[in-house]
Amino acid sequence: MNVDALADAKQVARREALARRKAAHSTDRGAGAGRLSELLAGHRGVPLSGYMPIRSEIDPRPAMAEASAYGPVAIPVIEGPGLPLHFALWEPEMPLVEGPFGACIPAEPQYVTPEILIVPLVAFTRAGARLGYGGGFYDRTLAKLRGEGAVLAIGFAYAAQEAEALPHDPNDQPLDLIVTETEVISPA
Ligand SMILES: Nc1nc2c(c(=O)[nH]1)N(C=O)[C@@H](CNc1ccc(C(=O)N[C@@H](CCC(=O)O)C(=O)O)cc1)CN2
Ligand SMILES: Nc1ncnc2c1ncn2[C@@H]1O[C@H](COP(=O)(O)OP(=O)(O)OP(=O)(O)O)[C@@H](O)[C@H]1O
Repeated sequence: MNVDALADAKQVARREALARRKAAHSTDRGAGAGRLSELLAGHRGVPLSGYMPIRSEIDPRPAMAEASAYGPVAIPVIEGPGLPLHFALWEPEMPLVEGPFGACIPAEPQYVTPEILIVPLVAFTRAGARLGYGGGFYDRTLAKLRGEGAVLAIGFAYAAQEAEALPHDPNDQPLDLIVTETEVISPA
């Protein structure tokens, strides 16, 4: 597939998955964060990044709050287009300001390097493929962190965001695990 056709295929997959995510969000009872907490309990004290949910993203904050009692928890900060994300320490109830694209960031960021990343997404496959909003931010960030040491990338999503297959390119970074409100998926 050429570059334009690939970008178009990603846009179509995004649009379809976002419609399913919105429907799942409207009936969400919070079961996903409980499952995420159980998984994270096996990694206590390891520096972790979560995210501040935007739009209809599944909310990881209850699991982040629990993890913050045992070790550092951070949230992503965009440094600029084409750059990897940085991660700033987060605690429940801390003062936040609105960052680029509407995701909140700490008012006074203190940067850390996470070893476990809870990764927001638009669509995923059981094989560990991920589609985001199209900025390439997590792809660049995971490529950099994986070049520096061991990282665990945990996709967090509604089960309805699963796709049979997704258009992919060489820059796409795979997920090591996927947690949904119904299961934990370990890509083969
Ligand atoms: N909660 C949350 N925080 C996050 C992310 C995320 O996906 N979720 N990010 C993960 O990277 C970064 C924000 N990245 C984003 C990049 C693009 C768009 C966005 O809205 N893009 C446009 C169109 C993009 C395109 O050209 O296709 C859009 O969707 O309308 C949103 C967030 C950092 N923080
Ligand atoms: N490691 C990288 N180096 C350079 N460019 C990259 C890298 N990773 C991704 N890109 C570029 O970023 C752009 C967006 O990528 P893609 O559509 O896969 O983003 P996404 O995974 O949906 O978004 P995000 O990771 O921000 O949630 C593409 O043009 C892609 O080639």
